[in-house]
Amino acid sequence: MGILNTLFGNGISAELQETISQKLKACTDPTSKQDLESLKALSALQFKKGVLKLTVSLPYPCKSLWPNIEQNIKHELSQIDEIETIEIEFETKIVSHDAQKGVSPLPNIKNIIAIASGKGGVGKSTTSVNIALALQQEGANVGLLDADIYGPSIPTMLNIKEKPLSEDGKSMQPLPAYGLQVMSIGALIEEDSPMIWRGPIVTQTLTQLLKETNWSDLDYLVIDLPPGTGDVQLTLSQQIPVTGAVIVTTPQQVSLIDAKKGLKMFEKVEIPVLGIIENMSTHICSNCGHEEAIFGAHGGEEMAKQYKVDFLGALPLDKRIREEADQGKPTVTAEPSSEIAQKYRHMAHKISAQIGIKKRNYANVFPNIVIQNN
Ligand SMILES: Nc1ncnc2c1ncn2[C@@H]1O[C@H](COP(=O)(O)OP(=O)(O)OP(=O)(O)O)[C@@H](O)[C@H]1O
Repeated sequence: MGILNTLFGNGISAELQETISQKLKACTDPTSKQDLESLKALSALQFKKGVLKLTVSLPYPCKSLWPNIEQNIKHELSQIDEIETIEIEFETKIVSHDAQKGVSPLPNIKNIIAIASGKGGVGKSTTSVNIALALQQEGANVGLLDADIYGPSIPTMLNIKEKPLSEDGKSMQPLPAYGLQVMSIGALIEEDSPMIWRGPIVTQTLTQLLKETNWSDLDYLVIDLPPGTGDVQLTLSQQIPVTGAVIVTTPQQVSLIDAKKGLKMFEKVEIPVLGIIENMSTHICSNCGHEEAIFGAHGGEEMAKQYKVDFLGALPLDKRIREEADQGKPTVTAEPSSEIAQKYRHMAHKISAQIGIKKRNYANVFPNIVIQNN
């Protein structure tokens, strides 16, 4: 009967346990498609005088999916005669998962998601910001690091005007924006000053930004990487404990060629690619509503198939995405119930659910054991 067996209190017959267990097998998580028992998402189960109490702890943030899951569980369990009332509580339980071999996890950051693109200007920063906001809205504690050192645009997109404070002169407080903890090289320099840096300095600065920011108990840190697949990205990928990478591309060939190089780079450094996002997939005319694939159709989707990674979804080329990012209030926050925000949330679910079912990392759970020979 599996894990359910250990969750039941006393006074419940073996047959009823078996019936409940069978019914719960039909209740799946809509993102990972795994049943809740296999997902180890059932953390408390009690049955007393016709009342069944159940706690569902999901390993990824998905508050907007809870009503559907609840309805599904109630539908299944209400078919059992002995059960008169069903009480369900939900919680989000995000733990740290394995990063690439040989790189230790950072304190206060459970999981790092790197967002990369081969080419510049494909919408990587816009996607990073909206995905980070979607993860946060869905119940996670999220940080965002703008590592796009040559064109830091995240302070503009999140309307961050102030500079980070340092209480001890050594480390910096992250900047708050719509519930996110944010750090960006853009918050440290003047908006119009050019960044003419060489590789080693860039890498050093980024590692510093990451390690000297006082992140507070992050479930996810989303890193908006600089575009390209050069030495900088490679070094970063080897020094920072990345749980998984997401590749943003537009559907046209010139962008896809570089996106493929990015994917290969992550494979080389053993960072799992969580999937591909196709941005500016089609253009919908704001006058007549006509949809046109100006950059070609399904390029990202086909690339995902070719490399056997998840296709996380497609976003249209839509004026609102640009306008809202420029105004410092990205779409997920500006229009949370819009179809576009829903697409970003769906991508955030897919990314975080994949992380949620990965192998757990126990490095920050167990204390260091030191054997002293006195
Ligand atoms: N789906 C979209 N629809 C409309 N505009 C978009 C979309 N995605 C991004 N943009 C706009 O395209 C421009 C470039 O986007 P963004 O800065 O996110 O790209 P990037 O890949 O991070 O660029 P860089 O390589 O310079 O860092 C921005 O003005 C942004 O608002």
